[in-house]
Amino acid sequence: MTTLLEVNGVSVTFDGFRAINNLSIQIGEPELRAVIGPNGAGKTTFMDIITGKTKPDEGRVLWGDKGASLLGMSESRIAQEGIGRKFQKPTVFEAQTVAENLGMALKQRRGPLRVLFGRDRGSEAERIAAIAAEIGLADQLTRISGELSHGQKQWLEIGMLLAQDPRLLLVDEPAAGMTPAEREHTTDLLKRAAETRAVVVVEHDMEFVRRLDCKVTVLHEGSVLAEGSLDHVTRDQQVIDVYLGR
Ligand SMILES: Nc1ncnc2c1ncn2[C@@H]1O[C@H](COP(=O)(O)OP(=O)(O)OP(=O)(O)O)[C@@H](O)[C@H]1O
Repeated sequence: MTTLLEVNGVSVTFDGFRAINNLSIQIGEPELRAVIGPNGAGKTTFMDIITGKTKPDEGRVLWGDKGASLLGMSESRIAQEGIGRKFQKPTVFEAQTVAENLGMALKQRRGPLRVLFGRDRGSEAERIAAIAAEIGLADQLTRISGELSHGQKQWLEIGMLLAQDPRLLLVDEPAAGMTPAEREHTTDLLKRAAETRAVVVVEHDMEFVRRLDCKVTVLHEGSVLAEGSLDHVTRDQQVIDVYLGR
């Protein structure tokens, strides 16, 4: 596993309040990583820094094989670099079918070189079918997306992001509002997606995090409080004090 993203000594201050405080995190490629922590720990701001929405006051954010700085890049340039983000609320085009949503996402995929050299050969219909199978919606291609269940909409949106072939996928609270069966499917989907790319999941649901079975980073007051396996971090007394034992 090589390092794909290196956040180093980053701080962000909002109106004098230090929301991110000398934060350092490395994400590998491929890797599945869970980020947990109490409300206000800085999880959303951490993702905002990576996507370029929030620019830090200090520190470095290095990306890719050459360690390019993300800090000088616009949000759209960062997306072009292959960083996709899934917000908590699904934002699929409700009036379009599942296939049409995936087709639109495929048209937005990154750079021509990827097509020439790469992973996404095959006709558009084949690609749509492959992604639909991957997200468990192969039998729903002609459904109007607005009719899907909440969980299915979330999977469709993850599929739309996968269609753009990200190297890093940021996912915000995917389990929220899902049934237990939907959660299980979502864990499988994210684990599979992380076999070939980096996937960072922010999640409060500890059972869901346990099923992801990956390295966990615990944030608190804008810094890393603990990092390692879920068993390791849940045994950490500081983590128990500020997060688990509340
Ligand atoms: N634009 C902003 N202006 C002022 N303060 C902000 C802004 N964005 C975030 N903060 C503050 O920064 C801190 C970190 O917020 P952030 O949303 O990143 O935490 P979080 O870990 O995502 O929390 P939650 O689990 O509740 O979503 C909080 O104290 C929040 O109030």
